[in-house]
This record gives sequence, C-alpha cells and structure tokens, in this order.
Amino acid sequence: MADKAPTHTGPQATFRLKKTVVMVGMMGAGKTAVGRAVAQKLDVAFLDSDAEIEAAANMTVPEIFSRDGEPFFRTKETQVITRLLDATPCILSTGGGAFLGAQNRETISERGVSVWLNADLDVLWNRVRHKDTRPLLQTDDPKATLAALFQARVPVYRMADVMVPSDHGVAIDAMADRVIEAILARSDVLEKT
Ligand SMILES: Nc1ncnc2c1ncn2[C@@H]1O[C@H](COP(=O)(O)OP(=O)(O)O)[C@@H](O)[C@H]1O
Ligand SMILES: O=C(O)C1=C[C@@H](OP(=O)(O)O)[C@@H](O)[C@H](O)C1
Ligand SMILES: [Mg+2]
Repeated sequence: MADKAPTHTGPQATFRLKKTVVMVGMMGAGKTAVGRAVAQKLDVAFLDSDAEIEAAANMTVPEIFSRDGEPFFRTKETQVITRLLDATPCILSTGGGAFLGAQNRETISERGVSVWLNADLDVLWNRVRHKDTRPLLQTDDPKATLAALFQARVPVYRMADVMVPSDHGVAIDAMADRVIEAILARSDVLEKT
C-alpha cells in the first residue's frame, strides 16, 4: 500500500509563452471563446480587443458603431491592439475586422504571432445567425453579408503566421488544444518546460 493517495492527474505540462498570440479570423470563428480556453490552458492572461474597447468607451460594440460609426471603432481598435501588444505575452483575441488593417497586421507581426481560426462559411453562419451583437450583420440579408465579408477577407487572413482549421464538430476545448499544438511548432512563441 502506498503511503500517499495516488495523484491521478500525472505531471502537469507547463508552458512558457514568449510572444503574444493574436487570434484572427471571421466573426464566429471562435477567436474569443477559443482564445480564452487557450489562455486558461497556458495559464496566461486573456485579452479581447472588443472587450477592451467596450470597457474604455463604456458602450457595447453595436452602440459604438451606431453612435460613432465604423471608422471611429477602427481607430480605437488599432489603438487598443497597439497598447495590448506592449503587455506581457498573453492571448489576445481581436475582432474579425482587425487583421484587415495593414497597420494592425504590421504591429501584430512585429510584436506577436497571428493565428487564423479558419472556419467555413456554414460553420460561421450557424454560430452568428442568432446573435444581434455584430453590427456589420444588421442587414436585410445577413447571410449574404457574411458571405461577402468571407470572400473579401479570407485572402487577408491567409497572411497570418499560423492557420488552425476550425471544422464543424470540433469543440472549443479541442480547438484550444489544436492551437496549442500549432504554436508549439514555433519555438520562438511557445515552449513546454
Ligand atoms: N469550436 C466551437 N464549437 C462550438 N461552438 C463554438 C466554437 N467556437 C466558438 N463557438 C461558439 O460560437 C459563437 C461565436 O464564437 P466567438 O468566440 O464569439 O467567435 P469570434 O470571437 O471569433 O467572433 C459563440 O457562441 C461560441 O461559444
Ligand atoms: O468582423 C468585424 O468587422 C467585426 C467583428 C466583431 O468581433 P468578432 O469577430 O469577435 O465577432 C467586432 O469587432 C465588430 O462587430 C466588427
Ligand atoms: Mg470575438
């Protein structure tokens, strides 16, 4: 008989994150949900540019769009992303339009690593269709709007440093494991200790 109760968890992997991981991709790709799960698993801070903009403005994203317009939101987004990339390496989820800005892409590639959650249009539509939190989809035909954004944006998301497929049926926790596996291949970003 062992003196101590056995531990069932086994040795815990610990990680050293060297660069901020910036989640990019379409609305509904899971940047916020998967980013948060990745941060938990790596035991680092989780930041979301939309949440930071909302906190600073004390308004929701739809309120900012309707009161101040999209260009104002984009200016704030760039300021917030630049500021958050100065912090200790963490997981930073961006809004779907952030990576479209050339200046944002430059700052992200200088100071962090971009990870594109690549989901197909059906998956995205199923995740966003019942929500009214995305002002760009408040149109007469939100499915067609999403499709047009998808077509315009995917070539830009392809410029991300790392791509992780987000297939139908892969849960948030499993997606977080996929992201961790993908960034472990980059020793300048993440190491197991
Ligand atoms: N892999 C997944 N499987 C199932 N649901 C998901 C997955 N990823 C995200 N979701 C859900 O889809 C919705 C959109 O995810 P969210 O993280 O807000 O996306 P984004 O920040 O990229 O717009 C949320 O309700 C979230 O819980
Ligand atoms: O795709 C976009 O341009 C936007 C995506 C949203 O974030 P999520 O991608 O997290 O939904 C939010 O930043 C805003 O509604 C604009
Ligand atoms: Mg989000």
